[in-house]
Amino acid sequence: MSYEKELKAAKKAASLAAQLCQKVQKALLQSDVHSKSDKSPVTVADYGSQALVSFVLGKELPTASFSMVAEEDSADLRKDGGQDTLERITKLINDTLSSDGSYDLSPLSGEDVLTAIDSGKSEGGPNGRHWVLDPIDGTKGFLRGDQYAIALALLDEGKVVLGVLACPNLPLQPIGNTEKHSLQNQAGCLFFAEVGGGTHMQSLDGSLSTKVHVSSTVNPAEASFFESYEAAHSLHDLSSSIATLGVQAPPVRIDSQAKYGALSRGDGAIYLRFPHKGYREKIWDHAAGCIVVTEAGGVVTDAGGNPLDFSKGRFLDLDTGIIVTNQKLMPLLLKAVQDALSESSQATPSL
Ligand SMILES: Nc1ncnc2c1ncn2[C@@H]1O[C@H](COP(=O)(O)O)[C@@H](O)[C@H]1OP(=O)(O)O
Ligand SMILES: [Mg+2]
Ligand SMILES: [Mg+2]
Ligand SMILES: [Mg+2]
Repeated sequence: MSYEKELKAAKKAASLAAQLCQKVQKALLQSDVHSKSDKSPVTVADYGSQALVSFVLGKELPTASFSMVAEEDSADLRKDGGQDTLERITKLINDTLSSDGSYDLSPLSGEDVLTAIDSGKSEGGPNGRHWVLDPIDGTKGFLRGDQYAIALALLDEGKVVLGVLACPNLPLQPIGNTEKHSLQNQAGCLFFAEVGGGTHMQSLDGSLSTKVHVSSTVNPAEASFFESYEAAHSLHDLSSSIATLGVQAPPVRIDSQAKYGALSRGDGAIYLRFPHKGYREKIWDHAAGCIVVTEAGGVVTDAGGNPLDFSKGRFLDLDTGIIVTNQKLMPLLLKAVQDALSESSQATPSL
């Protein structure tokens, strides 16, 4: 089955959301940032991106059975004091839609925006089609002025069949340890993949796309690896223990699913993610990244070596941690990870 229409709509939605987010990142105001009940940050751009993606998918693919599993909801915006923030979000969306000019419509109201945000409340699951959206993945990176991604995927009968990753601050050239890239004047990257069709990358300003492949290195000594910028998101000590494999380069620490994008084009060969105990991974944090890497020839598993299962609802039900690499390095890496995990659980039984 081809998902051509859906892929075209997803690319348009993610690109417009990236325009909205870049506008906010360039002029971020303290009043744009709020704290959610789990203490994580959320900004007008997270909400604006989610509403815009939902709106564009609805316009491009009119269907009676639209379902989306997305990170944000409108509860805080509906509370007392949320009105100013909602007005700011509504203006951002209307400005983005009117400068794009694709749709002939009257401006959206605050109520339209709340409804669009809440169309992401689906529970997903193994049956039917569900869009999966992280409107800003890596909000902490976004706030620092660093990497973030708009991550949109489609599930069909529990499997990820397409994914789009808009990474507005990721240069088209490879990133590594040595150079510190200026984020100014970069168009950013759009990665997209359809099941069986490979992974492509183009500039977010719409250049021709090129097919990308993961690194083919079989030598761990040559393999550089990615991990979270935030130590609170992934155990840095544990990933450093893969040094037993012979990996020599220091880790490249960047925020968000931009790591999956960079890996899909071979910037590095390994991505390791070991959240602290008790953290439950959400499907929107991995669905788009996972197909972008696997269609580029890579492998994504949990620490038990099992593929990620996106059919279980809003959460991923997995065995401690996520490992991403190429097919040849995976057996070695999996063994090194399992050895490191069992050593650290002997040293600190609470891990
Ligand atoms: N305590 C946490 N542990 C692990 N991941 C987290 C935690 N809090 C938020 N996240 C999510 O981890 C992802 C970013 O991780 P990283 O940049 O380290 O790869 C984001 O999806 C972020 O959510 P969000 O989408 O709200 O930014
Ligand atoms: Mg968040
Ligand atoms: Mg996220
Ligand atoms: Mg997010």
